[in-house]
Amino acid sequence: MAHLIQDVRITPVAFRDPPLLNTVGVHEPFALRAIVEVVTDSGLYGLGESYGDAKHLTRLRTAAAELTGVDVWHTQEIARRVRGSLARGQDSGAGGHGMSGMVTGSSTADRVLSPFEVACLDIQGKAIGRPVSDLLGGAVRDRVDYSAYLFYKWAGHPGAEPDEHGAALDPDGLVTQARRMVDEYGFTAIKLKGGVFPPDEEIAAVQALAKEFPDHPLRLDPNGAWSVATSITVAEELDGVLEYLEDPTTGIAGMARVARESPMPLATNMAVVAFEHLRPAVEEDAVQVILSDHHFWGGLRRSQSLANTCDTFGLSLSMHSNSHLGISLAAMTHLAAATPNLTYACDTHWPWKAAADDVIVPGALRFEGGAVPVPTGPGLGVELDRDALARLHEQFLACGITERDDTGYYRRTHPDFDPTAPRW
Ligand SMILES: O=C([O-])[C@@H](O)[C@@H](O)[C@H](O)[C@@H](O)C(=O)[O-]
Ligand SMILES: [Mg+2]
Repeated sequence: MAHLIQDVRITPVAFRDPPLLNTVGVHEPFALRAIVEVVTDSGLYGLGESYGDAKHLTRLRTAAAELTGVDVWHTQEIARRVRGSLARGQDSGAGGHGMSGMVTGSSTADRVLSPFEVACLDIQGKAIGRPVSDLLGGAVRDRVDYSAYLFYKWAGHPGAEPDEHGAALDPDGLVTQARRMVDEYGFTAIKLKGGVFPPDEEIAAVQALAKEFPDHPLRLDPNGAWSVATSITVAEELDGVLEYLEDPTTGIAGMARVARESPMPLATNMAVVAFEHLRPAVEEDAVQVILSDHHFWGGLRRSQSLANTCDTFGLSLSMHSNSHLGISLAAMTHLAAATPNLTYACDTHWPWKAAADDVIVPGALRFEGGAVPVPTGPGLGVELDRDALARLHEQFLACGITERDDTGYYRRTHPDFDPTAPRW
């Protein structure tokens, strides 16, 4: 039976975010997302979640206007219409990628397509009474491991009271943060967002974490903040301590130079972010682990194409995250469950979000032993909480943020801050 798209609603929302530091600045008090609802003539609805930056919202709305009448089973046609909408708008593809000042060359069309594809898969699953993981080939694991994602952070936003997480500006602060996160969620792997302090301080922090958590695989990700020479020095210092080093420097050529000397695998969600980057990365042996992310790789099925390509060329697979809500966590979990070679614990910003700040009906997703059990109900297995959606939309309108701008926010208190890479 056909399920024809009758309506597509796009609702920007904002949720509270702590002052998490990264190499381009600090998170603002609110993170933005776009909630996509696809409604069919058969009375079903499907959900997608994406970036909430103004340019991206415009692209989502332009594409959404072209999807009426398409059968949700025809995701190729949806992809064709999304590409057409961008081409007709003569969109340069610049901006709106929700990653602040991070280098990104991901495909605009894939970023726009992703939430519509996820929403269509949600509807397909609901139509036949099967979980999205079944549409992706079936879950090969019934729970998906995530890592504890540590950030250096201020005690609170400037001018506000300290938040419940407290400050983390040195090794002791990070060990305390990790202990709380591991105790609360049961995580069995730990990632530190670096690129904030000089490399020696971050090496000391990783060593402190290794001492406190000897059985937890560790990762460090400075988002390309280091030169090739600095990257090699850090890699040598952390030999035997890190399971992988993520984006020490920028670009495929730079990563290739580091990879030749690095004792541990290099991972990336910055140098290889679109299909066109795979060939040069493989030819130069620049990276050993790709962090997939369905939000910019074009949805769940294109992420599985990425997984197959990685398998073919002997690359390993992990998963990247930005600040996100429950629809994304559900989609990430179905994808990871149905991707056999996604064997690393996935990233998630989830612990940084207040439990009350979400658009899904509570209870569908939970962490047990650092993992999320894969939802088994039809579709994504999560339902929209319309009151919560309205509340987070009001928050979006009131917060005054329309583009993620970690650098601009940091400069309010540190006017001379220069995030140009390499910083060290
Ligand atoms: O949330 C952040 O500040 C992260 O730095 C994020 O923007 C990155 O995209 C990401 O987590 C990463 O792994 O590079
Ligand atoms: Mg990264």
